[in-house]
Amino acid sequence: MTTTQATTAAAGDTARPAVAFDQVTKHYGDVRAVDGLSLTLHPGETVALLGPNGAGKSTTLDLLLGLRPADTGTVRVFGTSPREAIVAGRVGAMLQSGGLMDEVTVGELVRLACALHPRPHPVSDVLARAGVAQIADRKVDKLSGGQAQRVRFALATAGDSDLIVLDEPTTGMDVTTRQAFWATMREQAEQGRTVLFATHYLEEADAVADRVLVLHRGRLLADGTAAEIKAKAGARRVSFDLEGAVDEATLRDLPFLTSLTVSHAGPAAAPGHHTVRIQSSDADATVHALYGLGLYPRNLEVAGLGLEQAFVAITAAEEAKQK
Ligand SMILES: Nc1ncnc2c1ncn2[C@@H]1O[C@H](COP(=O)(O)OP(=O)(O)OP(=O)(O)O)[C@@H](O)[C@H]1O
Repeated sequence: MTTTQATTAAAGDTARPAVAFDQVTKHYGDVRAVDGLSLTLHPGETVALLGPNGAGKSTTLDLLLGLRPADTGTVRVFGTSPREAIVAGRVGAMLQSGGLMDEVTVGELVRLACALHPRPHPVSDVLARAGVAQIADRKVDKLSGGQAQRVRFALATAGDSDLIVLDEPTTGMDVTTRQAFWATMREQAEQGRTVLFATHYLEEADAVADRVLVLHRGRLLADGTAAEIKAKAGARRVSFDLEGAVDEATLRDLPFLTSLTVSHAGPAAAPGHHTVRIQSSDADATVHALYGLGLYPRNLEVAGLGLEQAFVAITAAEEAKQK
């Protein structure tokens, strides 16, 4: 049984979805935290779950881990219930808070996690991979926030799980730890594991995920590669310099403009030098109109939105629609 599972994990188990949500709804009293959510994650994918505060990310992960029952709809993990998948050791999870026992050392906790996993990794490997070998003798309640996150990561990777679920995993980690963390996660993905992580760090999603899900009020607002999400936002960034008097009201009337900032360059710059940054839903038309005003933009640059700006644009558009 163990051998079969290990072989299946290595082969990626491509026939069956790693995760399948079908019309899942979850309420807390009057609050609809997850609203008819359907999604499928495929084995081997690294997926980022994005969404504003309260969008339902943690609830979605709780449902996926069987920590809360769905009100309606079904959640399947490798074709079984979340509980069965967890009991079989197919899922490793790193949740936002809690989960660490006080009064035990890091080493004891990791040893316990390894002992409980049906397909454990050697304890020393788990400690080393998570960068906590040097603090193995330290009591868990004496850890800094970043160290506690590393220990949670060690617990999530204590065994050979096929799906790793991470809720805001790098919160509290310093830059070096964060980079090491994602390098390790990439290795996990390269070995065929499915990785699902919720984050507010959009640059991480852009750099790490091969698929991005944007949740909003418990619904899936966007689902695609980071490039597709950026394209979906439609808008582009236009920046240029202007010399002389600048009438902001005239610029604000440019067609397809969605945002405008005009900054006056530092004291070293020539008087009357302005840098203009625009977001436009039709950059070609906006730039055409700019020339039509008789203005002469210098250093003109037109670029796509970053994932963060795309995320803000998509969620703001949805908020406006719902008002
Ligand atoms: N235990 C609970 N009891 C009542 N309401 C809850 C509970 N947990 C979450 N909620 C509500 O459900 C909604 C979704 O919350 P959830 O924590 O899933 O969002 P999130 O996207 O993870 O948010 P954040 O980015 O702030 O962590 C929110 O409106 C939240 O207030």
